[in-house]
Amino acid sequence: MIETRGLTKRFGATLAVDGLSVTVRPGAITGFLGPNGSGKSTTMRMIMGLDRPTSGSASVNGRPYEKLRYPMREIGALLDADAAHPGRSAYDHLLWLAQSNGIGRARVADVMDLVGLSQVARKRVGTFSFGMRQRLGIGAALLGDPQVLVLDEPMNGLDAEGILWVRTLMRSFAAQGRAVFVSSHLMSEMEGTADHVIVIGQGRLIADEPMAQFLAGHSLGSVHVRAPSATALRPVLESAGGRVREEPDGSLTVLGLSAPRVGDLALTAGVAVHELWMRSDSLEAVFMKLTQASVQFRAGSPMSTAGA
Ligand SMILES: Nc1ncnc2c1ncn2[C@@H]1O[C@H](COP(=O)(O)OP(=O)(O)OP(=O)(O)O)[C@@H](O)[C@H]1O
Repeated sequence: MIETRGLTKRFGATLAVDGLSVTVRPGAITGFLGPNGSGKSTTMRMIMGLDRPTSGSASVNGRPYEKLRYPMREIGALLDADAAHPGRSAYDHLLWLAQSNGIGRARVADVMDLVGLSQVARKRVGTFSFGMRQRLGIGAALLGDPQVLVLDEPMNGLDAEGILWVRTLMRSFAAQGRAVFVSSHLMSEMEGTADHVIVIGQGRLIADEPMAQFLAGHSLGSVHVRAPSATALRPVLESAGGRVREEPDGSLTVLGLSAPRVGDLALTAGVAVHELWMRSDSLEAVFMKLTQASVQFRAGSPMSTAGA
């Protein structure tokens, strides 16, 4: 379990993390989302004792990171894939970390195997691709077989097989009752993987709730309806206050009316309905809506550049 209480970090004039109080619970994957520069990495670094909070605190299993006797046995983290010395072999990198935490050689070999790097264990890290370094970083996080895993953008640089592997790893960790705290900008990945979501913007908490509740609660939602006489149904829905869009496949997307209301209106109008369901917004749509105000770095429109 990770707990932060009023966690705050200031870098000169920049308030990177602003009074963050959250709990990352065991038995779940907690997705940590926020626009670029919103303070996710800084929060994770403070949890791992790598940045000192300006005020507030972070604890791992009830104690600050510095007070953990063998930290890697309690919490493992991937924060920076380039943390390994380029001149060292992958095996030596993990062995060095293992020895600093009283972990035996057998575990190093097991982890090399687990992250799929056994065949290149003796090669220098400097010759690795970004994805291979990312795998090595995840290996380092797993070394101590910890109860808590902190992963900053773990899918970065991984191929399809690697992404599937990380997803499966996180799920099995959570299923074993461990805590997984993972930051990612891959919204569709997080939507399908995270059980809980913590969203920050400019260092401040925006949302902290189960994924399903987050999607349902912040989603405007729309109703999908397919009817053989869509042209007859459309004015009925519009006169009841619905905003209706006809899709290229002939189905209708309705905003402003619930699915039961659409069904009732169709029945009253004597229009047959073949498909009817409520569609929640995607995590990406909800995330964009909630974080609009706190986005610091916004790209210009490619159209305006082309047209200039
Ligand atoms: N060592 C540092 N010195 C000065 N400013 C820093 C330092 N580390 C982070 N910052 C600033 O703190 C803010 C938060 O940065 P952080 O890297 O935590 O954001 P992030 O949410 O992880 O971003 P991204 O999604 O782009 O990785 C940014 O404004 C960043 O420039």
